[in-house]
Amino acid sequence: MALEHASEHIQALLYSAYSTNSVRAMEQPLLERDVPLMRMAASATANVVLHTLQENGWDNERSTRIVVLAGAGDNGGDGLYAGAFLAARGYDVTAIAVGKRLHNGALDALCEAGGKVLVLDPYAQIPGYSSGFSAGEAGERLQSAIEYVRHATVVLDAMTGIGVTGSLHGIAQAMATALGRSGMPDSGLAIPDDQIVPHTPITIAVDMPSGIGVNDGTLPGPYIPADITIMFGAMKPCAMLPPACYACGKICIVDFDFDLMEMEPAVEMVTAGFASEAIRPCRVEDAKYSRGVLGLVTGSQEYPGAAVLSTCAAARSNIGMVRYVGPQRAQDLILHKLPEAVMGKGHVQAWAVGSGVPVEQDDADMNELHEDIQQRTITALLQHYARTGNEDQDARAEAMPPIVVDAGALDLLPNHVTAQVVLTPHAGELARLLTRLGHAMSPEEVFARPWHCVRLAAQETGATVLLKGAVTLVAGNDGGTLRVLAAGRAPASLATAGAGDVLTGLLGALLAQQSEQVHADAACMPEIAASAAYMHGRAAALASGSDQRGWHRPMLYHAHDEYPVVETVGRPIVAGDVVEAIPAVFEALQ
Ligand SMILES: NC(=O)C1=CN([C@@H]2O[C@H](COP(=O)(O)OP(=O)(O)OC[C@H]3O[C@@H](n4cnc5c(N)ncnc54)[C@H](O)[C@@H]3O)[C@@H](O)[C@H]2O)[C@@H](O)CC1
Ligand SMILES: Nc1ncnc2c1ncn2[C@@H]1O[C@H](COP(=O)(O)OP(=O)(O)O)[C@@H](O)[C@H]1O
Repeated sequence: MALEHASEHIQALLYSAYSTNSVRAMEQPLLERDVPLMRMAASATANVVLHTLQENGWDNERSTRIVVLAGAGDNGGDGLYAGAFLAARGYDVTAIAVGKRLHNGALDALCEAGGKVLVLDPYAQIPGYSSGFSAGEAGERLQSAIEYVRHATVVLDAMTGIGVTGSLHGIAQAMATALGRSGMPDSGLAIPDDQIVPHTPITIAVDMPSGIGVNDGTLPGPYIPADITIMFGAMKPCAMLPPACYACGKICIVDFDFDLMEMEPAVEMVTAGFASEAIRPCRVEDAKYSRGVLGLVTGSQEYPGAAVLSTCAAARSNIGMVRYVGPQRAQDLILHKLPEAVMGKGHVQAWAVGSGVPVEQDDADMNELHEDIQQRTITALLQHYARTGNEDQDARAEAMPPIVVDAGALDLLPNHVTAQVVLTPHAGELARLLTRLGHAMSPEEVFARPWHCVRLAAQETGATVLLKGAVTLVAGNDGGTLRVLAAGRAPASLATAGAGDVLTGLLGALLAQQSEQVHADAACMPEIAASAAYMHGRAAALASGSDQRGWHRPMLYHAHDEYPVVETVGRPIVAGDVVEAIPAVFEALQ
């Protein structure tokens, strides 16, 4: 039992992220017992710095310049104590005070160990350091501090911690503007680790990089991207949510033995074990109908390839049969590739609609498109999922089979639907959907605030919403609360035409094989959707032979653990290669 608990605790450390309120609640009992959390954080930070220096062969203490960007809060205290530890080992350590105060005990420790302090704020009240200097001198101090940091070996970013909301201001903002980035991130080249050119300074963030949105994963203003982020006690949502997760670099978790099992995570990253739950194992007495039948209304005259990709992906995803409804040209192409497919309507356990179906046009073509038989079929089907407030109608809607709604079908979705519906937009399609629902949004805004947008769409429509990306986010109802799951298993080479159509088929097939579970409790929809995204990403990794992923698990400090290594980014792929790799993923997960 104890072992099981320990392994669940480690799983939660590595794959769950907790809001700052939850972290504070978990911290409280330890603080009440006088557990020296700050000392523990500082000692871990110093050891990570030492390890990084050793790894890079920078073992000359005197010529190694370590800078601590120290804020006024506890986070600054962690950084200063870590600086004290390193100064005592003979390193050249300078703390740059960006606020009006410094943690007193930590400042004393740093000074006693031989560390230096540079104060930037003329209104600072830091014992032993004069302030009240002129605005001109403040500007000069800031400039020389920025130059000093640029020539450092290691920068410990301890300016702000989890208490900060919104964008940085004052001197911290000026530092981040000069040393970091603003706006959208550069997630870095998807290349093997041994091709990454070493650089200085190496930036190590204490608990979180300054300037990023800790709970919502946004980049609200200037921020300092980290090469390594040391997170204490638990991962925060910014470690998993794009775009902020790209600013965290490699993540190292320091276990404080928080009671993680008692707390609801804010975001959960899908693992192999989690995804395997979505697979229905074959039973001895199975018939093709009991294994699940998926109906697809995908493809069009314009995009018949999407019909082929979605249908072939579904057929390889552990179900008994696929039924296809669509234009003759698409039928011919499907049968050529997949003679097992059955054409025309019939009984199904789940539906997948919309991939390769053109979107509604705002111009004169609209009438013509309304005539499109695919769109009419999808519109009629989706009406059965509408929530109207009428009890009988809603009960009938809840009895419908689960359905995946992708691409062109998103435009045909009723505003309020039942929980059996899962939407699979990319950022462009989600922006379009939210705009139609009265929340005007551009694709760029969705990229900048994916966590907000995916939750908003789930709240507004009542559906589970899967927002595709390097880290795919899923939001859906879980017994009255909104649950957010993430899947970051895909290599960037999955960003190729038709990959989304493959996901539609794979997800539809998982829903068909789990339709009984969905009928018993539709709260499993987000789990199945996120599992599909994981399996889709893993199939792409297999097809391309790539170790690269949208998200890599953190390293556990002091557990003889190491950061995951990207040895190869593999071969380029087409969406059809992902289809071929799907059965091997089922084999690996079962
Ligand atoms: N072989 C085929 O038959 C293929 C069919 N496809 C189908 O083609 C239709 C149209 O596809 P698209 O939506 O890519 O059409 P577009 O490429 O026309 O994109 C529509 C809008 O969304 C934006 N957008 C596209 N991809 C985005 C992303 N990943 N993130 C943010 N914004 C994005 C674009 O800038 C554009 O404004 C869909 O029905 C799709 O299923 C595609 O999957 C490609 C392959
Ligand atoms: N940078 C990336 N890294 C990993 N996967 C990605 C990346 N960008 C996109 N993807 C994945 O590629 C797929 C693209 O789907 P979509 O945008 O619908 O394309 P299409 O419409 O051409 O099929 C999604 O599953 C998405 O999660």
